[in-house]
Amino acid sequence: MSQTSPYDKGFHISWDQVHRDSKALAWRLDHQGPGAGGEWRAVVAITRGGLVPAAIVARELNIRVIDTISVKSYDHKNQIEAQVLKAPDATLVRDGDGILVIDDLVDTGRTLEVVRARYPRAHFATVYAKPKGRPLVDTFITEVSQDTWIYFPWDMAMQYVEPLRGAS
Ligand SMILES: O=P(O)(O)OC[C@H]1O[C@H](OP(=O)(O)OP(=O)(O)O)[C@H](O)[C@@H]1O
Ligand SMILES: Nc1nc2[nH]cnc2c(=O)[nH]1
Ligand SMILES: [Mg+2]
Repeated sequence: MSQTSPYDKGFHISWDQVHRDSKALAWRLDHQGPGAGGEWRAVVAITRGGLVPAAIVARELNIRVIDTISVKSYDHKNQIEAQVLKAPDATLVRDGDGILVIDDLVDTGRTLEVVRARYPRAHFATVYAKPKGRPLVDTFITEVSQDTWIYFPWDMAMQYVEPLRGAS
C-alpha cells in the first residue's frame, strides 16, 4: 500500500450530475457508430464504474444489447496490476467493430489499455477523463485534473457537515 496519495483534491459528483453528464455523452455518440445510420451494435460496460453510465447511454441511444467486461485496477485508491476477471461474449464483440465500450472515468489509462488491446476496433467512451488517460479514450465529456480523486454517488452517503462558523 502506498503511503502518499497522488490525489490532493476531491471532486464529488451527485446522481443528478452523473445522469446529466452521461446523457451528454449519449448525445455526443449518437449516430457516430460504423453501422447504417451511424448505429452501434452493442454496449460493453467496464464494471463496476461503467455500469451506471452504460445504462444511461444505452437507454438514450436505444441500444438493447449490453455486455460487461470486469476489470479490477484499484484496491481502494491504490493502483494494482489490472486484472480481467470476466470477458464479454467473444462472438458478439469480435475485434470491437461497432462496439461502444463505456467506463465512468479514465485516470492513468491502464484499464482502457488492457481492454483496447483485446478489442482494438471498439470505440472507447468515458464520462470523465484525466490528462494521462486522455490518449486512450475516443470520446469523453468532462476533464478533471490528474491530482483529483473523483467521488461517485454510489460510493458516498449523505452526512452532517459543520456550519462555516462552527457548532454553537
Ligand atoms: O485509468 P485507470 O488508472 O486504469 O483508472 C480508471 C479505472 O479505475 C476505476 O475502476 P476500479 O478498478 O477502481 O474498479 P470499479 O470500477 O469496480 O470501482 C474506474 O472505474 C476506471 O475503471
Ligand atoms: N472513484 C474513483 N476511482 C478511480 N480510479 C482511478 N481514479 C479514480 C478516481 O478518481 N475516482
Ligand atoms: Mg472501473
